[in-house]
Amino acid sequence: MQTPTEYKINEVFESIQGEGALTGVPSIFVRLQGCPVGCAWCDTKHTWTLDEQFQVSSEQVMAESGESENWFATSIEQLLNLFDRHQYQAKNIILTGGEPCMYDLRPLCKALFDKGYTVSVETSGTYEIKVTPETWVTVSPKVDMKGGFKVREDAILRANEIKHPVAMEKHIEELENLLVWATQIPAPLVYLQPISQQKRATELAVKTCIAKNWRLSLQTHKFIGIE
Ligand SMILES: C[S@@+](CC[C@H](N)C(=O)[O-])C[C@H]1O[C@@H](n2cnc3c(N)ncnc32)[C@H](O)[C@@H]1O
Ligand SMILES: Nc1nc2[nH]cc(C(=O)O)c2c(=O)[nH]1
Ligand code: SF4
Ligand SMILES: [Mg+2]
Repeated sequence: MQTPTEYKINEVFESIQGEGALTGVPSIFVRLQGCPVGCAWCDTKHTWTLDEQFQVSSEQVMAESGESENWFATSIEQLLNLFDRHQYQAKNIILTGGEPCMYDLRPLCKALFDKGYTVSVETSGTYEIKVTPETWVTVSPKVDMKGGFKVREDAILRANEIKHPVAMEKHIEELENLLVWATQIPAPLVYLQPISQQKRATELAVKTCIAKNWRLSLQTHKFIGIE
């Protein structure tokens, strides 16, 4: 018998999309465990490890508050049951991480669409993006990472939106170089997101968005203190 698809999950919670084009959309967040990319400023470093010593039950993960390296393994059916048990109301699912595209997300996206959800994925674009065609794809491109990780050309071409965290001029130059590839029609939306709400990063993002007619993405959930 074929093993059913299994996903490793750091947390599941219901909130409001705080970033990018879908800001404001009530969503169920599914944060997949594992990321080897290593961004110095990553705000979810607790999701990086896939060490089995941190594997616990879904009940334990759901009972935790705050950031934890603990994760649980789940089938799609168990995940849908968990949504029901928690009586989630949101109609949009955000698959994030960690790096969700370390996983083949197609069976999960399909099951979610069949249940009537819309689906978004947040990815660094460093892995092949295995999602269904209806899925909204946000690529937050990572360039020249230690360990050789970098955004793939096919990820830029699949992106519905590109959301680039910025703090320095070099981040703007990186993005300009990447957008040379972005020949798809319609072109992806382009957002700058200040790193860690820093004042200087925000000023740089505002100035550059105006000059280049790009959009500003603030991590609005952090400003209002929600998850
Ligand atoms: C935590 S990542 C998870 C998904 C995927 N690994 C990625 O990088 O897109 C979700 C989003 O948060 C952004 N992000 C992470 N840390 C940030 C920070 N300190 N300030 C601003 N954005 C950040 C990422 O670039 C990405 O757009
Ligand atoms: N409210 C809220 N919106 C988000 N958009 C992307 C997030 C992420 O961590 O991927 C995130 C998150 O963690 N919380
Ligand atoms: S790719 Fe995403 S999860 Fe991984 S380190 Fe970078 S921001 Fe964090
Ligand atoms: Mg976040």
